[in-house]
Amino acid sequence: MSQPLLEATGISHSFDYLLFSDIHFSIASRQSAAIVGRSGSGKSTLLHIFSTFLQPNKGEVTLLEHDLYTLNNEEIEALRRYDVGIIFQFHYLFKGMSALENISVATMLSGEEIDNAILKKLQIDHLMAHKTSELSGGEQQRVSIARVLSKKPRIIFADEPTGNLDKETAELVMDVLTAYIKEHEAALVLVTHDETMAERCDAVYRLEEKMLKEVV
Ligand SMILES: Nc1ncnc2c1ncn2[C@@H]1O[C@H](COP(=O)(O)OP(=O)(O)OP(=O)(O)O)[C@@H](O)[C@H]1O
Repeated sequence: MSQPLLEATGISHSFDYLLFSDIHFSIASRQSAAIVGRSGSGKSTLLHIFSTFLQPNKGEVTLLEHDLYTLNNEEIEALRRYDVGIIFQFHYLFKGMSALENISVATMLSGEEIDNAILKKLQIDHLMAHKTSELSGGEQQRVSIARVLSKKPRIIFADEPTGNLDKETAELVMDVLTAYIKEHEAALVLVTHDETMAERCDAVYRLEEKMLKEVV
């Protein structure tokens, strides 16, 4: 098996109370993993820890060969800009700009070209001239996914990316994400409540009783 893109060891974290402890997780290129679990179990918190946004109380995260929480702000910023793709359920598009301008901001920062094939696959290529405020919620969500994929990340963290999409569009988004990681030797870590989406991943983990267990 190739070197993991992400490896987390002995992760524990508390806010007012202990959320989880001694979590171990790794993912290699071309692989997808879903994290499921009850509301409040700590899935999003774990994703934040894996993806540069939250230093855990205990444990180590190696992301793309960097010992994550020893990096300085500039190094973290570079990882986020070039290599790490973050998709949230609620996208953060610039409302006054067109869909194309929104995607161009990301590609300009990362030095990549806009990938028309991704726009076509997400069925938003005909919407590029529209202001994002004129698009439906599902269209805006797909623009935000295109924006993330266009910068060609090596690993994608997605928190409920299909949460507000109809089933057909959700399947389309999963098709695009799973094809992307195979084509670009990337990896996908997905947090979801949707068992159907979780089952489309190579591995499924459940966060419960403060532990992360692979679901057989
Ligand atoms: N920054 C924070 N400060 C204090 N408590 C927090 C913070 N972030 C999350 N929590 C608490 O940690 C717990 C886990 O939250 P988290 O969002 O990780 O759960 P989740 O499993 O993703 O939930 P859901 O499925 O509802 O999105 C919750 O009780 C939440 O209130």
